[in-house]
Amino acid sequence: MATTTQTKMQLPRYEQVAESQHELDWADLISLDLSKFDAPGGKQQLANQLQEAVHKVGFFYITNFGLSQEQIDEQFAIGKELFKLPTEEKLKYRADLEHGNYNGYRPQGSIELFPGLRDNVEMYNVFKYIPALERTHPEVINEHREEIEKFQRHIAEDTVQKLLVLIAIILELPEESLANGHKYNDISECHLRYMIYHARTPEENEKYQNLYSRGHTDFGSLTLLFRQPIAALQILTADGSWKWVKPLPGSITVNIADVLQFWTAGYLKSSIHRVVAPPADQSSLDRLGLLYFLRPSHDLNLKTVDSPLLERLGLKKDDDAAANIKAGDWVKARVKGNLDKAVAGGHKQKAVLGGVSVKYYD
Ligand SMILES: O=C(O)CCC(=O)C(=O)O
Ligand SMILES: [Fe+2]
Repeated sequence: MATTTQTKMQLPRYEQVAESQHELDWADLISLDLSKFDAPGGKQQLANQLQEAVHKVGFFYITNFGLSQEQIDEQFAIGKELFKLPTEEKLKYRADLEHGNYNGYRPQGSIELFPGLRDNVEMYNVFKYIPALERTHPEVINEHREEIEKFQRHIAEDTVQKLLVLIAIILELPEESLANGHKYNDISECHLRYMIYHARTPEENEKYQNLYSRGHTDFGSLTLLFRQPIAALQILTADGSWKWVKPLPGSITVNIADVLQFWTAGYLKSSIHRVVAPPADQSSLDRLGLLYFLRPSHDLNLKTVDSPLLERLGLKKDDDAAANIKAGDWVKARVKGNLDKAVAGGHKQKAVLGGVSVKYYD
C-alpha cells in the first residue's frame, strides 16, 4: 500500500512594502525598550517612562520584544496566503458575529460605514489554541499551527505579561495582579488577527470620505499592532486633531483598550483611533495587517481595581456602572454592536451593556 507523506506548503517570503515618502502629521509617541525589563531597576524605569503615555495618549511603541522580523514576516506571509483563498472557502470559517463571537473569518462588507456603504476589510481571527476555543480553520492555518501557536504564546506569555507588570507598577498594585487575569490557558477572547484592507479607487475614496474604518476604541485590555509600513492608522489627540501613527522599524504599536480604562476609572486611556486611505504613494496598495488583541479572562468583571494611585487621585467611585459587567460579555456586546446599521451623520454614542456606552467618531 502506498503511503503519502504530508508536506507543508512553503510560503513565499513576505516582502514589506516601502514606506511612504509623504511627510505626514505624525503623533508623538514614546518607545519602550523591553530589553531593559530584566535589568536592575529596569521595570521601574520603564514604568516611569510609560506613565504619562498610558494616561494621556493611550498609544506607544515597544521594541526588543523578542520576535524577529523574520518570524513576523512569516505571519504576514500566512495572512497573505489566507486572503487569496476563494470567498466560498473562507466563508466556511465565518465567525458567529451575530452572537458576538470573533473566532474565525469576518468577510468584507460586514460593517456599514455610512448608510449604504460597506467596509473594505477582511479579517481572520485565530483564538488561543486551548480546547474550549478550538475551531476548524483553513488548511493554510492548520499547516502553520505550530508557528502560529508559538507566536501567540510569545506575545501572551512574555510580551504582554511584561506590559501588564509595568501597568501594575504605575497603579501601585502587586506586580502580577493584572497579569494573573490574562493567562494563555484561561478562557478569553484573545486572538491573533490577520487583516486586509482592500485598496479603493480615488473615486471610491472620495465617496467614503477617505474612511477605511471609523473612529473607535478597542474592546479588551491591550492591542498590539505589528509594524505596518502602509500609513493609514490615525489617533484622536487631546486637542481634537487626528494624527498619523508612523510605522517605526522594529516596533510594535500598542494601545490601551476599554477594559483597562474601566479597571482604572478612566486613568488609563482607551484612545479613539481610525483607519483612513493611505497617502498617494501607497493608496493603491492592499494593506495587510497583523495584530494581537489581548482580552482579560472572560469571567472577570469591569469593576475599578483597588489602586492606591486611583484612591489618591479620587478616581474610585461608589457608583461603578461597569462593576457587574463581565469582561467577556462586554467584548461580545461590542463585537455584536459593530454590525449595527450606520446612521446618517454618524454614531456619536452607543449603548453597549448594563447602561454603559461608548463614543464613536465616524
Ligand atoms: O489596521 C490598523 O492599523 C488598526 C486596526 C484597528 O484599529 C482594529 O482592528 O481595531
Ligand atoms: Fe482598533
